[in-house]
This record gives sequence, structure tokens and C-alpha cells, in this order.
Amino acid sequence: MRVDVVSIFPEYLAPLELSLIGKARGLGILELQVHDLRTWTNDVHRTVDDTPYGGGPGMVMRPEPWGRALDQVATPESTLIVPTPAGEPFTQRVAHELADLPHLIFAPGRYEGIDQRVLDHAATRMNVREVSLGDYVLFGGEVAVLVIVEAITRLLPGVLGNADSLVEESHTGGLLEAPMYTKPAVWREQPVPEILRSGDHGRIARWRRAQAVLRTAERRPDLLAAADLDKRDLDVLNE
Ligand SMILES: N#Cc1ccccc1Cn1ccc2ccc(-c3cc(N)[nH]n3)cc21
Repeated sequence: MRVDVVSIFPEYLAPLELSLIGKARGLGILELQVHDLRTWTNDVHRTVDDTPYGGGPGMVMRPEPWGRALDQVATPESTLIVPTPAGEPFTQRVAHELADLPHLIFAPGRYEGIDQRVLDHAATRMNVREVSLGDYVLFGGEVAVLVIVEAITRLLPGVLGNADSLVEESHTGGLLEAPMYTKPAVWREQPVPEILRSGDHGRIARWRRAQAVLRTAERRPDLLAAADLDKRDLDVLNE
């Protein structure tokens, strides 16, 4: 997978060099390049924003630099990802969809956002997806890019050593993850649930599933409707 990020704060994306993402890049699983939007300005002040038509607070990102940037970076197989409070919710399902694509271009805006014509024009030549991290407002899209790139990179084949960890992870099958424990067996007078030390892998799997169902019902009942619950799960809920 190739990822290009265009930002007026390229240094904000430095964490993408670290840890697993850095490993994925080193293994050639992920190609990533960060670009400074001001590269595509053509005035002495390298201007990227202007006042909004129709009035209102703040500034809007001008279309010309973005247009030139996308002219250079995009290919017919590109998908443009635009973080915005007005986007579709970014979920694990969306992460899986994006992880299957060949080329992602991220356009994290700043100020009050990017001139709408940038997205409308891009949509005439590539897929465009506006995505929201949640119902809160950030200063800009760079933080969202860090989150989205990490969520996608975890799903790329070869990045996570133990493929099983992808199977057990949260939101698999639509349920939240069961609580996890490690040594010591007792910590501040709190023991690890006995079943997890029983060595009975079948009972452990059933216990974890039951915990995931109960935790989801308690914290995210909205996820239950879409989860593929079986009879045992329903019995757990009705206990
Ligand atoms: N757009 C916009 C906007 C609109 C109103 C007020 C402030 C902003 C700031 N902003 C500029 C770029 C940009 C990108 C993504 C987010 C964003 C995403 C989520 N889920 N929350 N916030 C915000 C962003």
C-alpha cells in the first residue's frame, strides 16, 4: 500500500516513522510520503488560506495549492481521504475497507476546512471519502491521519507478528474485547480470574466470549444489534 499525506504541518506526521508503522515501511509493506502543501503555493508568502465567502469566523484553505498538489500526487487508483467533523464515522469496518486499497492520499485540513471545490473536483477523477473520528472538533486533520494510518497499518498482512491477535482484537465480530490480564497472579490483593489460569482453552475461550458480550451490552449496546450473537451469547445476556 502507498500512502501520501499533504499537510501544512508535515512535522505533525513524524510519529508515523515510529514503531509498527516504521516496521511496515521498513518491510516494504507500506510506502509513506509526507508532503508540505506550501510546496504548491506560488506567492512569496506561500499563502494557503483566505477569508470565507459569505462571511463567518476563521479562514478557509484555498483550492489552488490543493489542486496542484493532487495533480502531482494522485493517480487513477488513488482514494482521497479527507478528515472532517462532517464525515462518515471512521470504524474498524472502514479501516478494513481502506486497508484493501492500493493508494491513499490524506488531505488533513486546518482553519475552518478546505474549499469544497477541492473535494468536488477530486471526485471527478478519484474516490473521495470524508471521515470523522467522532463527534468532537479538532484544530485540524493531522491527528485524525495518525489514527487512521495506524488503524489501517495494523491490518496489513505481515505487520502484526501474530495474526491471531487480529482475530481476538476489539470490534471483531462486532463485540468489544474481553478484559486482559498478565503476571503477577495476584496484584494488590486482586487475583487474576481463576479460569484464565486453568489451562482449559475451551472454557477460557467461552469465558472471554461471555465477557465480551456482557461488556458490549453494558458499554456499547448499539453494537449488539450488528454483532453476530449465537444462542450461548443470548443465554449469557439473559442470565
Ligand atoms: N473541517 C473543519 C472544522 C470545522 C469547524 C471547526 C473547526 C474545524 C477544524 N478542522 C479543520 C480541518 C479539520 C479536519 C478534521 C477535523 C475533525 C475531525 C473530527 N472528527 N473532529 N474534527 C477538524 C478540522
